[in-house]
Amino acid sequence: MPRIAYLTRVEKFSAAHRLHSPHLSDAENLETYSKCNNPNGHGHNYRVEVTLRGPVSPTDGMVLNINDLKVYIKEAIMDTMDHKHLDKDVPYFKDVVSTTENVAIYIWDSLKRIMQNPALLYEVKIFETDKNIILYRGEES
Ligand SMILES: Nc1nc2c(c(=O)[nH]1)N=C([C@H](O)[C@H](O)COP(=O)(O)OP(=O)(O)OP(=O)(O)O)CN2
Ligand SMILES: [Zn+2]
Repeated sequence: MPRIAYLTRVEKFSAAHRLHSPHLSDAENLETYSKCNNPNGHGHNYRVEVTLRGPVSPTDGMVLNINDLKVYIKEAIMDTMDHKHLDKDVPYFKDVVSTTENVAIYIWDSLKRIMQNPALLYEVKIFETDKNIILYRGEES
């Protein structure tokens, strides 16, 4: 019986954003997001941890070759978000507020689309700052 292992790859990207919901008035946006609603925006150095869960192949000894995971992360995260303004440069965030929760969901959905075996994806964890951390495992209520 193959053993189950968890494989995590860490990547960092820098991006600007502004918290502003199309579902709220300007006054409600300011009330809700305060300084993070500033029209000039602000930036973060995001740290992302992508974790896969799966059987360790008895043949090659891997859950997935990390070289393949690097390619997925480059395509899903780095090429689309690094050194970008999330709200202006990433079409997904035109109508979706760029909270870290939604950034995690965006990364999750992008990886699921790209990966050859999407069932391996277990968790996306984002450190927006050292103190603000979001974890998404694809769950729906
Ligand atoms: N649930 C969420 N709440 C908030 C988010 C978010 O993504 N999800 N984001 C923000 C702001 O964008 C911003 O990230 C907050 O930054 P800041 O308050 O400066 O960060 P810290 O908490 O690390 O800094 P302190 O100096 O300790 O306040 C707001 N809310
Ligand atoms: Zn922010």
